[in-house]
Amino acid sequence: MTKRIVLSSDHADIELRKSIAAHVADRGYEAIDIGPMTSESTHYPKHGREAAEMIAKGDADLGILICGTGQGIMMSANKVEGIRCGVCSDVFSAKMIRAHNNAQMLSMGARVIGAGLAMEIVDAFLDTEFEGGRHATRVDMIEA
Ligand SMILES: O=C(CO)[C@H](O)[C@H](O)COP(=O)(O)O
Repeated sequence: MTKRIVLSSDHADIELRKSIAAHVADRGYEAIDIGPMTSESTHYPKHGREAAEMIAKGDADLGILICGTGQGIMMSANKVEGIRCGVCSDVFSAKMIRAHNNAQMLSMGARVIGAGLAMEIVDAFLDTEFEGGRHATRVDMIEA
């Protein structure tokens, strides 16, 4: 089945989010871009929660979030039960949040990294599978 990727952001860079959504769709995923669609100032907790809840409800498989630093929207997503979201500014961390932490969500800071690196980080996140084993024990501990 085609993996569904939910994308959301605040006003920090909606164009980056739209570019990532197009990139994800080009790669054959179903991109579910839940906005916002204008650059009017908004509140990242709402957008992080909305995207995370879609995953928690089974309406999306993975998620990508953008705010200025990636931090606030990540914190908001992680308040939703069962959601594991990490902020990444490098490719290695993007691989590891999938391989070791089984994160369903990636967050990035549009005021921290450029669009080129953001796309590489997205690819690393999407291309890496959870390794399970000892890491599953630890992820279970987070959930407990
Ligand atoms: O990075 C963020 C949260 O972690 C926000 O994007 C940032 O705080 C928004 O700031 P402003 O309202 O000044 O554009």
